[in-house]
Amino acid sequence: MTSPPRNRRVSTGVGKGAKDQTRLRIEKMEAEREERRRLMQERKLERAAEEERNIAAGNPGDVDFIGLVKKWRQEHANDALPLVSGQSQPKICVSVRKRPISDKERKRKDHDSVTCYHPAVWVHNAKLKVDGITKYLDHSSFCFDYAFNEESSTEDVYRHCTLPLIEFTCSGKGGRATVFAYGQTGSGKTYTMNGIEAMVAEDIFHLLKNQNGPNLNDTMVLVSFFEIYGGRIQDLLNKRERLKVLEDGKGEVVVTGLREFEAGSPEDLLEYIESAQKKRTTHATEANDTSSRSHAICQIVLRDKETQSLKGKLSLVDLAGSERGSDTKSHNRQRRTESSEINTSLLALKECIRALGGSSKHVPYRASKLTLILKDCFTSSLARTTMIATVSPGGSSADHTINTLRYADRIKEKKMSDLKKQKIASKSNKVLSPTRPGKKEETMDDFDILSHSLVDEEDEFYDSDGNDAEDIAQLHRTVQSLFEEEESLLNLHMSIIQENAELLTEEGKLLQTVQNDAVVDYDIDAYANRLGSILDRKTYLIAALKDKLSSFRNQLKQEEELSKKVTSLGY
Ligand SMILES: Nc1ncnc2c1ncn2[C@@H]1O[C@H](COP(=O)(O)OP(=O)(O)OP(=O)(O)O)[C@@H](O)[C@H]1O
Repeated sequence: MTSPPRNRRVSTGVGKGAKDQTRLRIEKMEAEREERRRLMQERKLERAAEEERNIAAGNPGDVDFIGLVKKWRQEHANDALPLVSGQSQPKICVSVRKRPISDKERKRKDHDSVTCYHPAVWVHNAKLKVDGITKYLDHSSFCFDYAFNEESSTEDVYRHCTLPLIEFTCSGKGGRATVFAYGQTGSGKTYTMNGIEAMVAEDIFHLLKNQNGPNLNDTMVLVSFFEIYGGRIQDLLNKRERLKVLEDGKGEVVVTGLREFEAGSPEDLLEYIESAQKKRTTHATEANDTSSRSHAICQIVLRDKETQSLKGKLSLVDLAGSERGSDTKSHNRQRRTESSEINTSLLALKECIRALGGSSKHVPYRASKLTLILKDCFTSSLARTTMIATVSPGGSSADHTINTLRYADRIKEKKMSDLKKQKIASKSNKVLSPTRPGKKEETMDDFDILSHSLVDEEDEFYDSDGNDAEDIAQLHRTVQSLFEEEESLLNLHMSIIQENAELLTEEGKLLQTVQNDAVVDYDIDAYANRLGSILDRKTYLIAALKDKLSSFRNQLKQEEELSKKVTSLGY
């Protein structure tokens, strides 16, 4: 047997098979790649077609997020409960109204990220996974007395949340009812409140005409309208006259100088309201071209025609936008202090309403002018409150929307019934009442509200940690005292100008006593003494004004430094 030459390659069956298999594998991979390409192309075309459909339907936002929200809504469509009217009105009613997506949001390609399935409100926050490509939604939900979606009318909101308060006010028992509209700027507070005011005007007169209790023969309808802007109270029905709020020895709070007008008909009442609204202080913010930066308070008081005694009082409060100072287009001091004042009063308001509900014993109504003025609405045993929190649907507002819902949620801490909770939680991937990142999860049941200082509240409001919150709280305190100092500086300046004018007149007369042609004999000592005392008084007045000015400047400096510090923290 001869052995094969060493360099001759022997073809074995195994080698040929491996080559075939490799070729097959390559062919399979190519086919798979081809299929993937085809599917990707198909998906791309589908996506483009879906985007076109979305645009045609007025939703030009991110097609993937829109799709995820749509899918979520289909899966949860049965969660919504019908709105039932005629329910017994709770002492505090907290509801949420979502407005339709606006043209401005459409132009920005913002997508609808809020779902109101009464009584729950869901925010679907658009997120990217760590790979930076995969999109997903972070769902948060809250439960309220009522959740109104973009299709709900202002009349729906009014019928469920305000009409019971009008009936309560008109019952003649001296009830105090307050309706607040709260929310991010541009979310629909004024839109909702304007509509409500028109219906209130109609219904008050309708009730007083037709009911058995107090009626138009024995009851006067009086209206006043003022705003609180940057710590100042201004009468919108009396040439923006500056007003003062005082608490007398008996604890009665009076807005001195506020004009009240008697309205004889719904049209009359609305005319007063509309003329006041035109005079509100507004500024442009990123979110709204004419953002209301003041709290507007319309008070309708029913009084006995003979005794003038109070039969009922309704306050309709359109709160200033709750967005942070950083959202304002301008960062000057006035805008900054404005925002700070707004935030302080909103924090105090939340605590005061909670106290009304019995969940908090601390009623910090003196913490802001807004809450001081509304003191009887929080402390009277005959008080009812409705809070309408308005939210924007846009995904870019999701964080603000969560803040608004969290604020409204904390007012009442309403819990979903176990049934509803189960129904929603079983289909969701998020806990109710979300907690802040980095904070231990709080269960509202054991949350000790009494330990909550305003600083804790500010901490939550700003979603920040303790030290930052202390800085923010310090800034708010400085801004508050800045308002007081400003008021007091202006008052002093005014009174000094007046006294100087009187002194000037006296000086003129004094000079005449020695200079007049008719005077031949005069007492130069008396002249010199009197002139001396006038000059002393003038020196004293100038020194007092300079002192006041220097203290005010120090406050301005302090505010500026604190504001820089807080801004550097990213607020
Ligand atoms: N439910 C709604 N339906 C239709 N349009 C709405 C609705 N709510 C608000 N809008 C519109 O959205 C815009 C902003 O609303 P609005 O001025 O009421 O906001 P706001 O919360 O009062 O803002 P700000 O605090 O800045 O005053 C307005 O053009 C208003 O007409």
